[in-house]
Amino acid sequence: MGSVWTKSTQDIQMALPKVKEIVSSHPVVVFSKTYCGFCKRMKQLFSELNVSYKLVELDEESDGNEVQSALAEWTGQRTVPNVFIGGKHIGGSDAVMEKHQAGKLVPMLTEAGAIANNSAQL
Ligand SMILES: N[C@@H](CCC(=O)N[C@@H](CS)C(=O)NCC(=O)O)C(=O)O
Repeated sequence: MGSVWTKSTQDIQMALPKVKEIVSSHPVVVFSKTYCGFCKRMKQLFSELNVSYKLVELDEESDGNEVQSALAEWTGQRTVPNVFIGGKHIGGSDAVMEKHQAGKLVPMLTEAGAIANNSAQL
């Protein structure tokens, strides 16, 4: 029997392909936690922009801790929200808001096929 640490490392290595599969099969993915205020703001923004996105609430997944560690290993970011657009890692709410304020978010979302039309003004 391996140690707790060995098992944990193996679980993270198993979570990584799963995370990559989720990211590559959806135009937009938000890894989130239900109680996280930054995540709530992100979900609210995407809802206002009529974005179709895949939401993964890490605190509701049995392997949420492993997925979070796999994300940290892959992207260097452990915090939520952790946002991907068009398979590309964007970052957390600060990074997304920065893109939005620069007028770059809606075009990115549209190009990724996550917004049906360009009418969103927010
Ligand atoms: N400034 C960060 C804020 C993100 C943040 O601090 N998230 C908290 C939850 S509200 C977090 O992930 N804490 C570590 C954890 O929950 O494991 C961003 O741009 O996304």
